[in-house]
Amino acid sequence: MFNNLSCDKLKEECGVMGVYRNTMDDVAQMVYYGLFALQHRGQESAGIATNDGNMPYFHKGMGLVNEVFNDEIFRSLKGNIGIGHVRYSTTGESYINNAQPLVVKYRRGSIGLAHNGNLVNAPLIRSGLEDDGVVFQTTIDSEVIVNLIARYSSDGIPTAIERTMDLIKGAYSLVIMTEGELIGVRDPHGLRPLCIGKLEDGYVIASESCGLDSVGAELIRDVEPGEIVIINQEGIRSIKLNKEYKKASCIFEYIYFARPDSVIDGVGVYQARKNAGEILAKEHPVEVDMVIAVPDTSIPAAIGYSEALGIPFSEGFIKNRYIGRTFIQPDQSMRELAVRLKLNPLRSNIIGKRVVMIDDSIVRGTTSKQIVNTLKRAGAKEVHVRISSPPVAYSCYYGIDTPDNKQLIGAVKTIEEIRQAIGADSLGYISPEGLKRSVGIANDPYCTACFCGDYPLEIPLR
Ligand SMILES: O=P(O)(O)OC[C@H]1O[C@H](OP(=O)(O)OP(=O)(O)O)[C@H](O)[C@@H]1O
Ligand SMILES: NC(=O)CC[C@H](N)C(=O)O
Ligand SMILES: [Mg+2]
Repeated sequence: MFNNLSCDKLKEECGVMGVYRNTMDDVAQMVYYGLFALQHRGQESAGIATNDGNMPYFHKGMGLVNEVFNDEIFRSLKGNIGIGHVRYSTTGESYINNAQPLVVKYRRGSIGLAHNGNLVNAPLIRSGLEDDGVVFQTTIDSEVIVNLIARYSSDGIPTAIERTMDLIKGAYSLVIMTEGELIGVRDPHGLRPLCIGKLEDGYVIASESCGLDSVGAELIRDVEPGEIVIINQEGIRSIKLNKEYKKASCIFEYIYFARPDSVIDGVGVYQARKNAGEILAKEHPVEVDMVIAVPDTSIPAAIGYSEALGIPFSEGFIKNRYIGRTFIQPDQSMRELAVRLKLNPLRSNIIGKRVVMIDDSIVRGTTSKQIVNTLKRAGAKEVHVRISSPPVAYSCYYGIDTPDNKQLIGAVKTIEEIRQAIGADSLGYISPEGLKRSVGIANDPYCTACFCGDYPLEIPLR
Protein backbone atom coordinates (compact mmCIF):
# COMPACT_ATOMS: atom_id res chain seq x y z
CA MET A 1 0.00 0.00 0.00
CA PHE A 2 2.58 2.53 1.07
CA ASN A 3 5.19 1.95 -1.59
CA ASN A 4 3.09 3.79 -4.13
CA LEU A 5 2.56 6.86 -2.03
CA SER A 6 4.83 9.82 -2.30
CA CYS A 7 6.79 11.30 0.58
CA ASP A 8 5.49 14.51 1.98
CA LYS A 9 7.70 15.23 4.96
CA LEU A 10 11.39 15.43 5.29
CA LYS A 11 12.64 14.14 1.98
CA GLU A 12 15.52 11.82 1.64
CA GLU A 13 18.43 12.33 -0.66
CA CYS A 14 19.39 10.29 -3.66
CA GLY A 15 22.23 7.80 -3.40
CA VAL A 16 24.88 7.19 -6.07
CA MET A 17 27.36 4.37 -6.48
CA GLY A 18 30.06 3.64 -9.08
CA VAL A 19 32.47 0.72 -9.47
CA TYR A 20 35.53 0.36 -11.73
CA ARG A 21 37.46 -2.95 -11.89
CA ASN A 22 40.66 -3.53 -13.83
CA THR A 23 39.73 -7.14 -14.43
CA MET A 24 36.98 -7.72 -16.96
CA ASP A 25 34.67 -9.06 -14.21
CA ASP A 26 31.11 -7.77 -14.32
CA VAL A 27 30.38 -5.15 -11.67
CA ALA A 28 26.57 -4.89 -11.79
CA GLN A 29 26.10 -6.98 -8.67
CA MET A 30 28.61 -4.89 -6.72
CA VAL A 31 26.76 -1.74 -7.72
CA TYR A 32 23.57 -3.43 -6.52
CA TYR A 33 25.06 -4.17 -3.09
CA GLY A 34 26.14 -0.54 -2.82
CA LEU A 35 22.66 0.68 -3.71
CA PHE A 36 21.21 -1.72 -1.18
CA ALA A 37 23.37 -0.09 1.50
CA LEU A 38 22.29 3.37 0.28
CA GLN A 39 18.58 2.54 0.07
CA HIS A 40 17.77 4.91 2.95
CA ARG A 41 18.67 7.83 0.63
CA GLY A 42 15.90 7.19 -1.88
CA GLN A 43 13.15 4.68 -2.34
CA GLU A 44 11.20 5.84 -5.38
CA SER A 45 13.23 4.23 -8.15
CA ALA A 46 16.53 2.45 -8.70
CA GLY A 47 18.79 1.89 -11.66
CA ILE A 48 22.13 0.46 -12.74
CA ALA A 49 24.08 1.18 -15.93
CA THR A 50 27.22 -0.68 -16.98
CA ASN A 51 29.72 -0.51 -19.81
CA ASP A 52 31.92 -3.28 -21.21
CA GLY A 53 34.13 -0.95 -23.24
CA ASN A 54 31.93 -1.13 -26.31
CA MET A 55 28.46 -0.17 -25.27
CA PRO A 56 26.28 0.71 -22.30
CA TYR A 57 23.69 -1.55 -20.73
CA PHE A 58 21.13 -0.40 -18.23
CA HIS A 59 18.06 -1.30 -16.26
CA LYS A 60 15.83 0.94 -14.14
CA GLY A 61 12.55 0.52 -12.35
CA MET A 62 10.26 2.06 -9.79
CA GLY A 63 10.56 0.83 -6.21
CA LEU A 64 13.25 -0.54 -3.92
CA VAL A 65 16.47 -2.03 -5.30
CA ASN A 66 15.45 -5.58 -4.42
CA GLU A 67 12.19 -5.08 -6.31
CA VAL A 68 13.89 -3.73 -9.43
CA PHE A 69 16.70 -6.29 -9.96
CA ASN A 70 17.02 -10.06 -10.26
CA ASP A 71 19.61 -12.56 -11.52
CA GLU A 72 18.39 -12.44 -15.11
CA ILE A 73 18.77 -8.66 -15.16
CA PHE A 74 22.28 -8.89 -13.66
CA ARG A 75 23.27 -11.25 -16.48
CA SER A 76 22.22 -8.63 -19.03
CA LEU A 77 24.28 -5.88 -17.35
CA LYS A 78 27.77 -6.61 -18.67
CA GLY A 79 30.97 -4.75 -18.05
CA ASN A 80 33.72 -3.81 -15.63
CA ILE A 81 32.43 -0.26 -15.13
CA GLY A 82 29.08 0.42 -13.53
CA ILE A 83 27.09 3.18 -11.89
CA GLY A 84 23.84 3.13 -9.93
CA HIS A 85 21.24 5.40 -8.37
CA VAL A 86 18.46 5.29 -5.81
CA ARG A 87 16.12 8.23 -6.25
CA TYR A 88 14.11 10.53 -4.14
CA SER A 89 12.81 13.10 -6.63
CA THR A 90 13.61 16.75 -6.03
CA THR A 91 13.17 18.09 -9.58
CA GLY A 92 10.77 16.33 -11.91
CA GLU A 93 8.06 13.82 -11.13
CA SER A 94 8.55 10.39 -9.67
CA TYR A 95 8.00 8.13 -12.65
CA ILE A 96 10.06 5.66 -14.63
CA ASN A 97 11.19 8.08 -17.31
CA ASN A 98 12.87 10.22 -14.65
CA ALA A 99 14.64 7.27 -13.01
CA GLN A 100 18.45 7.39 -13.07
CA PRO A 101 21.19 6.69 -14.17
CA LEU A 102 20.65 8.63 -17.37
CA VAL A 103 22.35 6.96 -20.33
CA VAL A 104 22.84 8.92 -23.55
CA LYS A 105 24.56 8.15 -26.80
CA TYR A 106 26.24 11.02 -28.56
CA ARG A 107 28.50 11.13 -31.57
CA ARG A 108 31.68 10.21 -29.69
CA GLY A 109 30.28 7.39 -27.57
CA SER A 110 28.03 7.07 -24.56
CA ILE A 111 27.72 8.70 -21.16
CA GLY A 112 25.97 7.34 -18.08
CA LEU A 113 25.30 9.74 -15.22
CA ALA A 114 23.78 9.47 -11.74
CA HIS A 115 23.14 12.63 -9.72
CA ASN A 116 22.57 13.36 -6.05
CA GLY A 117 21.56 16.94 -5.38
CA ASN A 118 19.50 19.69 -6.88
CA LEU A 119 20.51 22.41 -9.33
CA VAL A 120 19.15 25.91 -8.76
CA ASN A 121 19.60 27.16 -12.34
CA ALA A 122 18.54 24.10 -14.36
CA PRO A 123 15.33 25.66 -15.80
CA LEU A 124 17.30 28.60 -17.17
CA ILE A 125 19.96 26.43 -18.84
CA ARG A 126 17.34 24.03 -20.10
CA SER A 127 15.31 26.70 -21.82
CA GLY A 128 18.49 28.06 -23.46
CA LEU A 129 19.31 24.58 -24.76
CA GLU A 130 15.73 24.09 -25.94
CA ASP A 131 15.98 27.37 -27.85
CA ASP A 132 18.98 25.78 -29.60
CA GLY A 133 16.82 22.81 -30.60
CA VAL A 134 17.93 20.35 -27.90
CA VAL A 135 15.19 17.83 -27.09
CA PHE A 136 14.88 16.59 -23.50
CA GLN A 137 13.69 13.09 -22.62
CA THR A 138 12.99 13.70 -18.92
CA THR A 139 11.93 16.51 -16.61
CA ILE A 140 14.89 16.20 -14.22
CA ASP A 141 17.60 18.76 -13.65
CA SER A 142 20.22 16.01 -14.08
CA GLU A 143 19.53 15.79 -17.82
CA VAL A 144 20.83 19.34 -18.22
CA ILE A 145 24.19 18.15 -16.86
CA VAL A 146 24.47 15.17 -19.21
CA ASN A 147 23.45 17.34 -22.16
CA LEU A 148 26.09 19.95 -21.46
CA ILE A 149 28.80 17.31 -21.03
CA ALA A 150 27.92 15.73 -24.39
CA ARG A 151 27.80 19.18 -26.01
CA TYR A 152 31.31 20.12 -24.82
CA SER A 153 32.87 16.67 -25.34
CA SER A 154 35.13 17.53 -28.31
CA ASP A 155 38.14 18.09 -25.96
CA GLY A 156 37.43 14.99 -23.90
CA ILE A 157 34.98 14.29 -21.08
CA PRO A 158 37.04 15.75 -18.18
CA THR A 159 37.30 19.12 -19.98
CA ALA A 160 33.60 18.92 -20.84
CA ILE A 161 32.82 18.38 -17.15
CA GLU A 162 34.92 21.42 -16.19
CA ARG A 163 33.06 23.58 -18.69
CA THR A 164 29.74 22.21 -17.44
CA MET A 165 30.70 23.00 -13.84
CA ASP A 166 31.24 26.62 -14.88
CA LEU A 167 27.58 26.83 -15.87
CA ILE A 168 25.59 24.75 -13.42
CA LYS A 169 24.81 26.02 -9.92
CA GLY A 170 23.54 24.11 -6.94
CA ALA A 171 24.17 20.75 -5.33
CA TYR A 172 25.62 17.89 -7.33
CA SER A 173 27.53 14.78 -6.42
CA LEU A 174 27.85 12.77 -9.62
CA VAL A 175 29.08 9.43 -10.81
CA ILE A 176 29.70 9.37 -14.55
CA MET A 177 30.60 6.43 -16.78
CA THR A 178 32.09 6.37 -20.26
CA GLU A 179 33.44 3.44 -22.31
CA GLY A 180 36.68 3.46 -20.34
CA GLU A 181 36.27 5.63 -17.24
CA LEU A 182 34.45 6.03 -13.98
CA ILE A 183 34.34 9.68 -12.93
CA GLY A 184 33.26 11.21 -9.61
CA VAL A 185 32.37 14.90 -9.35
CA ARG A 186 31.43 16.99 -6.31
CA ASP A 187 30.08 20.52 -6.59
CA PRO A 188 32.32 23.41 -5.53
CA HIS A 189 30.59 23.80 -2.15
CA GLY A 190 30.60 20.06 -1.43
CA LEU A 191 26.92 20.31 -0.56
CA ARG A 192 26.28 16.58 -0.85
CA PRO A 193 28.72 13.86 0.21
CA LEU A 194 30.79 11.62 -2.10
CA CYS A 195 33.66 9.31 -1.16
CA ILE A 196 36.24 7.04 -2.78
CA GLY A 197 37.08 3.48 -1.84
CA LYS A 198 39.82 1.10 -2.96
CA LEU A 199 39.26 -2.45 -4.09
CA GLU A 200 42.06 -4.95 -4.76
CA ASP A 201 41.41 -4.57 -8.48
CA GLY A 202 39.82 -1.16 -8.76
CA TYR A 203 37.91 1.69 -7.14
CA VAL A 204 34.47 2.54 -5.86
CA ILE A 205 32.77 5.91 -5.57
CA ALA A 206 29.71 6.21 -3.33
CA SER A 207 27.48 8.77 -1.64
CA GLU A 208 28.35 7.36 1.77
CA SER A 209 31.07 5.12 3.11
CA CYS A 210 28.46 2.46 4.05
CA GLY A 211 28.22 1.88 0.26
CA LEU A 212 31.95 1.15 0.16
CA ASP A 213 31.72 -1.19 3.15
CA SER A 214 29.02 -3.23 1.41
CA VAL A 215 31.47 -4.31 -1.31
CA GLY A 216 34.57 -4.61 0.87
CA ALA A 217 36.19 -1.41 -0.42
CA GLU A 218 38.44 0.58 1.88
CA LEU A 219 37.56 4.25 2.34
CA ILE A 220 40.55 6.23 1.10
CA ARG A 221 39.13 9.74 1.08
CA ASP A 222 36.21 12.00 0.16
CA VAL A 223 35.93 13.63 -3.23
CA GLU A 224 36.77 17.24 -2.44
CA PRO A 225 34.45 20.13 -3.22
CA GLY A 226 35.08 21.24 -6.80
CA GLU A 227 37.02 18.06 -7.63
CA ILE A 228 36.74 15.72 -10.61
CA VAL A 229 38.17 12.24 -9.93
CA ILE A 230 38.91 10.13 -13.00
CA ILE A 231 39.45 6.39 -12.73
CA ASN A 232 40.60 4.30 -15.67
CA GLN A 233 43.13 1.61 -16.58
CA GLU A 234 46.00 3.90 -15.63
CA GLY A 235 44.66 4.38 -12.10
CA ILE A 236 43.17 7.42 -10.44
CA ARG A 237 43.79 11.10 -11.13
CA SER A 238 42.20 14.33 -10.04
CA ILE A 239 41.36 17.73 -11.49
CA LYS A 240 40.58 20.60 -9.10
CA LEU A 241 38.61 23.59 -10.34
CA ASN A 242 40.78 26.61 -10.47
CA LYS A 243 38.54 28.73 -8.23
CA GLU A 244 38.10 29.35 -4.52
CA TYR A 245 34.71 28.40 -3.12
CA LYS A 246 33.43 28.33 0.42
CA LYS A 247 32.88 24.77 1.52
CA ALA A 248 29.28 24.32 2.66
CA SER A 249 28.48 20.64 3.20
CA CYS A 250 24.91 19.91 4.24
CA ILE A 251 24.86 19.54 8.03
CA PHE A 252 21.54 17.69 7.77
CA GLU A 253 23.47 14.66 6.48
CA TYR A 254 24.81 14.26 10.03
CA ILE A 255 21.47 15.01 11.69
CA TYR A 256 19.17 12.79 9.66
CA PHE A 257 20.03 11.61 6.14
CA ALA A 258 23.15 9.56 6.39
CA ARG A 259 23.47 6.14 7.95
CA PRO A 260 25.10 6.29 11.39
CA ASP A 261 27.84 3.87 10.30
CA SER A 262 28.99 6.25 7.55
CA VAL A 263 31.94 8.62 7.82
CA ILE A 264 31.52 11.85 5.84
CA ASP A 265 34.41 14.27 5.31
CA GLY A 266 36.29 12.57 8.12
CA VAL A 267 33.46 12.85 10.65
CA GLY A 268 31.63 9.73 11.87
CA VAL A 269 27.86 10.23 11.66
CA TYR A 270 27.13 8.14 14.79
CA GLN A 271 29.63 10.11 16.87
CA ALA A 272 28.31 13.45 15.59
CA ARG A 273 24.76 12.47 16.61
CA LYS A 274 25.93 11.28 20.03
CA ASN A 275 27.88 14.50 20.55
CA ALA A 276 24.75 16.48 19.65
CA GLY A 277 22.84 14.60 22.36
CA GLU A 278 25.51 15.43 24.95
CA ILE A 279 25.53 19.11 23.98
CA LEU A 280 21.73 19.18 24.01
CA ALA A 281 21.80 17.77 27.55
CA LYS A 282 24.10 20.60 28.65
CA GLU A 283 22.00 23.25 26.89
CA HIS A 284 18.59 21.89 27.96
CA PRO A 285 18.84 19.51 30.93
CA VAL A 286 15.68 18.11 32.51
CA GLU A 287 14.83 16.07 35.59
CA VAL A 288 13.10 12.90 34.42
CA ASP A 289 13.11 9.12 35.00
CA MET A 290 13.97 8.01 31.49
CA VAL A 291 15.41 9.13 28.13
CA ILE A 292 13.75 7.72 25.01
CA ALA A 293 14.49 8.08 21.29
CA VAL A 294 12.26 8.28 18.23
CA PRO A 295 13.75 5.29 16.46
CA ASP A 296 15.99 4.96 14.58
CA THR A 297 17.65 8.25 13.67
CA SER A 298 17.68 9.84 17.12
CA ILE A 299 18.99 6.81 19.05
CA PRO A 300 22.65 8.00 19.14
CA ALA A 301 21.58 11.50 20.29
CA ALA A 302 19.35 9.97 22.98
CA ILE A 303 22.27 7.82 24.21
CA GLY A 304 24.47 10.93 24.35
CA TYR A 305 21.77 12.84 26.26
CA SER A 306 21.27 9.97 28.69
CA GLU A 307 25.00 9.52 29.38
CA ALA A 308 25.58 13.25 29.88
CA LEU A 309 22.86 13.51 32.56
CA GLY A 310 23.20 10.01 34.02
CA ILE A 311 19.52 9.25 33.29
CA PRO A 312 18.71 5.73 32.00
CA PHE A 313 18.06 5.34 28.27
CA SER A 314 15.27 2.95 27.41
CA GLU A 315 12.97 2.05 24.54
CA GLY A 316 9.78 4.08 24.43
CA PHE A 317 8.55 3.09 20.97
CA ILE A 318 8.65 0.04 18.79
CA LYS A 319 9.07 0.97 15.16
CA ASN A 320 7.45 -0.98 12.37
CA ARG A 321 10.45 -1.36 10.08
CA TYR A 322 8.49 -2.41 7.03
CA ILE A 323 6.98 0.98 6.28
CA GLY A 324 10.13 2.72 5.12
CA ARG A 325 11.17 6.18 6.13
CA THR A 326 8.33 8.54 5.32
CA PHE A 327 5.89 8.05 2.59
CA ILE A 328 2.37 9.24 2.88
CA GLN A 329 -0.05 11.39 0.88
CA PRO A 330 -0.26 15.14 1.42
CA ASP A 331 -3.26 14.82 3.64
CA GLN A 332 -2.98 15.47 7.36
CA SER A 333 -5.14 12.57 8.51
CA MET A 334 -3.16 10.09 6.39
CA ARG A 335 0.09 11.52 7.71
CA GLU A 336 -1.10 11.01 11.26
CA LEU A 337 -2.20 7.47 10.50
CA ALA A 338 1.24 6.83 9.07
CA VAL A 339 2.99 7.96 12.25
CA ARG A 340 0.68 5.75 14.31
CA LEU A 341 1.42 2.72 12.15
CA LYS A 342 5.13 3.42 12.28
CA LEU A 343 5.64 4.09 15.99
CA ASN A 344 3.79 2.24 18.73
CA PRO A 345 4.50 3.11 22.39
CA LEU A 346 5.98 0.49 24.70
CA ARG A 347 3.42 1.01 27.47
CA SER A 348 5.09 -1.16 30.12
CA ASN A 349 8.22 0.98 29.88
CA ILE A 350 6.63 4.40 30.11
CA ILE A 351 3.58 4.08 32.31
CA GLY A 352 3.80 6.44 35.29
CA LYS A 353 7.24 7.78 34.18
CA ARG A 354 8.54 11.25 33.47
CA VAL A 355 10.23 10.90 30.09
CA VAL A 356 12.33 13.06 27.82
CA MET A 357 11.88 12.17 24.15
CA ILE A 358 14.75 12.99 21.81
CA ASP A 359 14.13 13.47 18.08
CA ASP A 360 16.51 14.66 15.37
CA SER A 361 14.26 17.37 13.93
CA ILE A 362 10.86 19.02 13.85
CA VAL A 363 9.78 20.03 10.34
CA ARG A 364 5.99 20.42 10.23
CA GLY A 365 5.50 19.19 13.77
CA THR A 366 3.31 16.24 12.73
CA THR A 367 5.52 13.54 14.26
CA SER A 368 6.20 15.27 17.59
CA LYS A 369 2.59 16.30 18.14
CA GLN A 370 1.33 12.84 17.53
CA ILE A 371 3.85 10.89 19.52
CA VAL A 372 3.79 13.20 22.54
CA ASN A 373 0.05 12.62 22.63
CA THR A 374 0.58 8.86 22.20
CA LEU A 375 3.03 8.75 25.10
CA LYS A 376 0.61 10.64 27.34
CA ARG A 377 -2.27 8.34 26.41
CA ALA A 378 -0.01 5.39 27.13
CA GLY A 379 0.43 6.65 30.70
CA ALA A 380 3.59 8.80 30.74
CA LYS A 381 3.39 11.28 33.65
CA GLU A 382 5.41 14.01 31.89
CA VAL A 383 6.71 14.21 28.31
CA HIS A 384 9.59 16.58 27.65
CA VAL A 385 10.93 16.97 24.10
CA ARG A 386 14.51 17.74 23.08
CA ILE A 387 15.57 18.15 19.46
CA SER A 388 19.12 17.53 18.27
CA SER A 389 18.89 20.19 15.52
CA PRO A 390 17.80 23.85 15.72
CA PRO A 391 14.32 24.86 14.48
CA VAL A 392 14.00 24.27 10.71
CA ALA A 393 12.84 27.71 9.58
CA TYR A 394 14.03 28.06 5.96
CA SER A 395 13.36 25.89 2.90
CA CYS A 396 16.24 24.00 1.36
CA TYR A 397 16.88 24.34 -2.38
CA TYR A 398 19.85 22.01 -2.57
CA GLY A 399 18.16 18.66 -2.23
CA ILE A 400 16.37 18.26 1.10
CA ASP A 401 13.22 19.66 -0.41
CA THR A 402 11.64 20.82 2.82
CA PRO A 403 8.24 22.41 2.24
CA ASP A 404 7.50 26.08 1.71
CA ASN A 405 8.46 28.24 4.66
CA LYS A 406 4.88 28.66 5.80
CA GLN A 407 4.55 24.92 6.37
CA LEU A 408 7.67 24.82 8.53
CA ILE A 409 6.47 25.10 12.12
CA GLY A 410 9.84 26.64 13.08
CA ALA A 411 9.23 29.49 10.62
CA VAL A 412 5.78 30.45 11.81
CA LYS A 413 5.78 29.77 15.57
CA THR A 414 7.96 30.62 18.54
CA ILE A 415 9.47 27.78 20.56
CA GLU A 416 6.84 28.27 23.28
CA GLU A 417 4.07 28.14 20.64
CA ILE A 418 5.59 24.94 19.20
CA ARG A 419 5.71 23.43 22.69
CA GLN A 420 2.01 24.16 23.10
CA ALA A 421 1.19 22.86 19.61
CA ILE A 422 2.89 19.52 20.23
CA GLY A 423 1.58 19.26 23.80
CA ALA A 424 4.99 18.78 25.46
CA ASP A 425 5.71 19.67 29.09
CA SER A 426 8.90 21.38 27.93
CA LEU A 427 10.76 21.75 24.64
CA GLY A 428 14.41 22.49 23.90
CA TYR A 429 16.37 22.60 20.65
CA ILE A 430 20.15 22.41 20.33
CA SER A 431 21.66 25.81 19.40
CA PRO A 432 23.21 26.29 15.93
CA GLU A 433 26.62 26.69 17.64
CA GLY A 434 26.06 23.49 19.63
CA LEU A 435 25.16 21.62 16.46
CA LYS A 436 28.32 22.84 14.72
CA ARG A 437 30.39 21.73 17.72
CA SER A 438 28.78 18.28 17.48
CA VAL A 439 30.37 17.75 14.07
CA GLY A 440 33.62 18.85 15.58
CA ILE A 441 35.14 21.12 12.98
CA ALA A 442 35.79 24.65 14.10
CA ASN A 443 36.18 26.51 10.82
CA ASP A 444 32.54 26.09 9.91
CA PRO A 445 32.53 24.30 6.55
CA TYR A 446 28.80 23.47 6.74
CA CYS A 447 25.61 24.68 5.09
CA THR A 448 23.15 25.59 7.87
CA ALA A 449 20.75 27.53 5.63
CA CYS A 450 17.67 25.55 6.77
CA PHE A 451 18.25 26.82 10.31
CA CYS A 452 19.82 30.23 9.78
CA GLY A 453 18.83 31.32 6.23
CA ASP A 454 22.50 31.84 5.30
CA TYR A 455 22.29 30.27 1.84
CA PRO A 456 25.75 29.54 0.38
CA LEU A 457 24.56 30.32 -3.15
CA GLU A 458 21.61 32.01 -4.71
CA ILE A 459 18.14 30.57 -4.29
CA PRO A 460 16.08 29.88 -7.40
CA LEU A 461 13.40 32.29 -8.59
CA ARG A 462 10.01 30.69 -8.22
O1 LIG B 1 7.94 17.47 12.05
P1 LIG B 1 7.71 16.46 10.98
O2 LIG B 1 7.18 17.09 9.72
O3 LIG B 1 6.87 15.32 11.43
O4 LIG B 1 9.13 15.89 10.52
C1 LIG B 1 10.13 15.52 11.44
C2 LIG B 1 10.30 14.04 11.47
O5 LIG B 1 10.59 13.58 10.12
C3 LIG B 1 11.72 12.71 10.19
O6 LIG B 1 11.30 11.41 10.48
P2 LIG B 1 10.61 10.47 9.39
O7 LIG B 1 9.36 9.96 10.00
O8 LIG B 1 10.50 11.20 8.10
O9 LIG B 1 11.64 9.30 9.13
P3 LIG B 1 12.53 8.40 10.13
O10 LIG B 1 11.70 7.23 10.51
O11 LIG B 1 13.68 8.00 9.28
O12 LIG B 1 12.95 9.21 11.30
C4 LIG B 1 12.54 13.21 11.34
O13 LIG B 1 13.36 12.17 11.87
C5 LIG B 1 11.47 13.63 12.36
O14 LIG B 1 11.08 12.55 13.18
N1 LIG C 1 17.41 13.63 -4.25
C1 LIG C 1 18.23 13.82 -5.26
O1 LIG C 1 19.45 13.91 -5.12
C2 LIG C 1 17.55 14.01 -6.61
C3 LIG C 1 18.46 14.15 -7.83
C4 LIG C 1 17.74 14.85 -9.00
N2 LIG C 1 17.58 16.25 -8.71
C5 LIG C 1 16.37 14.19 -9.22
O2 LIG C 1 15.35 14.76 -8.96
O3 LIG C 1 16.36 13.08 -9.67
MG1 LIG D 1 12.00 10.60 12.52
